[in-house]
Amino acid sequence: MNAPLLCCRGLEAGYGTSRVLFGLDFDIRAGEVVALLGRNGMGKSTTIRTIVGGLRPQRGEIVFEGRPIHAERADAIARLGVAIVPEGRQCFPNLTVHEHLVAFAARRNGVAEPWTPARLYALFPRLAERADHLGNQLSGGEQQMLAIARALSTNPRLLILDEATEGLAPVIREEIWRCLALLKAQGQTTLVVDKYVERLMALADRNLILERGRITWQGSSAELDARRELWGRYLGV
Ligand SMILES: Nc1ncnc2c1ncn2[C@@H]1O[C@H](COP(=O)(O)OP(=O)(O)OP(=O)(O)O)[C@@H](O)[C@H]1O
Repeated sequence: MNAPLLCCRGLEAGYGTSRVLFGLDFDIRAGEVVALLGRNGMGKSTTIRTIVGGLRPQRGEIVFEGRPIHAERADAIARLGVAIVPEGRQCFPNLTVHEHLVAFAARRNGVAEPWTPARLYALFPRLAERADHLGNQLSGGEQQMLAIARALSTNPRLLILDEATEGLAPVIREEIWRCLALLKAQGQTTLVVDKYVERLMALADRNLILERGRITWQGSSAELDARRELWGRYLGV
């Protein structure tokens, strides 16, 4: 089997003197969609922040494509091909949709079919209709689509989504799920945090459950579906 794309070993992280992650061990293989689950405050966003270089781990290592990245800065990690769609979208109010899609674009060696604005507009036709609108003229759903499209424009090897469907109308949420399924079919490796467990399970190959900064369970979506007692105990649903 090929080496994992991302490897976390004994990952410990926190804020100041408070520890949040207590030794996480997990891998993400190329082409996999992995869901990170757990109730509020269990450390999902902290895990993501640590992977993308926003928070320096206190212990442990993160290896991306065979290269240790836990001591790298966020911009260096992004250049290696890790893209995040952050909680809260963070679109630029004074850039147009189209400017968002060209300003961050990056070509990567070995990407057979790089994302271009045309391909991104085909994925999100709503963005094509809004190409000349500024970030602050978009609805919440459009901003979320733009945040995903912007991350894709960097042609990431690993795409990370933190609560991408948070606060969106059900019809828009469905559009985001449909797009994530399309990306999966194209082989996009993805790590997803989301509250909609049922929907997430339909997408994910593997699920990790975080409980107070530790992975208490991991398994396939079929296994998680069959273990409903875990839902009440660890997911609060
Ligand atoms: N910037 C910060 N400074 C201090 N403590 C923080 C900070 N961010 C998060 N925490 C704490 O770290 C713990 C884990 O939070 P984290 O946001 O990683 O959880 P989560 O599983 O993503 O939950 P949520 O779904 O609520 O975002 C919580 O106790 C939280 O209060």
